[in-house]
Amino acid sequence: MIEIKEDQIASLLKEAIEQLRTEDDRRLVSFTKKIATANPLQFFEAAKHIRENRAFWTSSSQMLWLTGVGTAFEMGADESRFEVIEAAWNKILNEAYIHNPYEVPGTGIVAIGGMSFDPENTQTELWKKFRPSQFRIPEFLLTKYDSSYYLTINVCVRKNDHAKQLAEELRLIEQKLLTERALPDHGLYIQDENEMDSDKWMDIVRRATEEIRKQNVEKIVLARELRLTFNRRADISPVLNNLLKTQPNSYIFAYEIGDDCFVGATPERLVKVEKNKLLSTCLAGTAPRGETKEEDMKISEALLNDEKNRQEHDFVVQMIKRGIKDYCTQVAIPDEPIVRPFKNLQHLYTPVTAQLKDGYTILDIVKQLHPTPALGGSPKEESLAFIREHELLDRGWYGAPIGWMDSSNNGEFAVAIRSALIQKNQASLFAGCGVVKDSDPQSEYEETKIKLLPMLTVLGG
Ligand SMILES: C=C(O[C@H]1C=CC=C(C(=O)O)[C@@H]1O)C(=O)O
Repeated sequence: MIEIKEDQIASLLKEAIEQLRTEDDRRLVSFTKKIATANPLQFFEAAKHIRENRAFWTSSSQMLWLTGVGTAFEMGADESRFEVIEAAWNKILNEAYIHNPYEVPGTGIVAIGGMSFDPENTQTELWKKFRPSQFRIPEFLLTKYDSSYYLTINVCVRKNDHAKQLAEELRLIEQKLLTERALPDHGLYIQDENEMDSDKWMDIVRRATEEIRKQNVEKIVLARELRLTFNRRADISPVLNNLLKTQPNSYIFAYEIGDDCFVGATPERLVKVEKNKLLSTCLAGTAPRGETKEEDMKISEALLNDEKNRQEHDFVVQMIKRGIKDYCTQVAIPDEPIVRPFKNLQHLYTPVTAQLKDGYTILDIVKQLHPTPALGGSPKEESLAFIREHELLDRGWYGAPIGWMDSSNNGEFAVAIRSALIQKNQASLFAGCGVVKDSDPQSEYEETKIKLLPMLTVLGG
């Protein structure tokens, strides 16, 4: 393993710059080093006044933490989004200069990003900064994997760049980012709340059950938005800190674009690929937590035996099974779900394991799986058509895949639920629920209320 030394960074940059022919040419140079320690959240906070566009991710097991700062390279797509991103990603990886002596997932060139729930739905002002698909390779990436820390610096060099000067600038920023600092106080309280009239929303649920009874569609997931106004501009790092403290076993994420930041604590993995081993999760079917251990157990047992919830869950299991079968070998799915408790709710849960066949990428699987019936419905096209026509909501990136991928075809995407789009002193929170033929609109409304809680609580609610 060859560690990179400070003076070698300038030579590496120089070598890359000298290869460029025209002033329009650019090339990504990436070097990774192991560092003693760094706090991912403090790194995120330190970046606030240095670079725009921060990103934060921790897996539900907290095995991997990523903090991305700035943008070395951006990939975006409005149409054919999987194909366009895959082509741009391959081009970057083919041309880049990479110095990464570690074979650790989430180090080196890592693209962090996400996409909108439904590119065919009309995009409103609310989500105007978030493209149908967008990924960034951060300029500075802190990776915590298990108990080791790595810093990757990615620079997009141009012909007229001065290698020594660039290396010195990077060194100074690195120093600032790694300086320990206290997180700011939260200090948020809610001044105003706005949401669609509950009766109107329950009417949409009723219409969905009618549509299902007509047998055109089996399950439709309907969501709603809660708009909050705060006493002050919301700082993102204390929100993340509170989510880390209050939402164990969840993916905590943030993706910032200018003044907007999409933040969440989702329990739902879409897919993880590590060294070709694939993991996916079916999570659908919901019940509240009990006040006592006994009550909790009782509710959990009832959930496991509830026909409506089992049906909602099974749509997801069957779809994931179909979605991955041509891309994987050794697919293993238990026959029965288990109940997985989270802070505010419990869900039916079925894990899926498989081996990804050579030649396929994590994006191929995301394309196959999104949206699963946990967020869209079943059948897919019919449920999406209903959502587009009746939901009256721009879901934006809510309910869609969010995650990362590295140059060794490792990566992980979660489904961005239990989330909020924070915009200075305002935020939109989203929550949805699976509607099947016997769904009761009032109970579905209550369920979305509980699903809003994780974000509401950390935002001063
Ligand atoms: C759509 C959401 O949850 C999904 C994930 C788990 C359980 C669900 C349910 O039981 O309805 C939903 O399908 C949400 O939290 O906004």
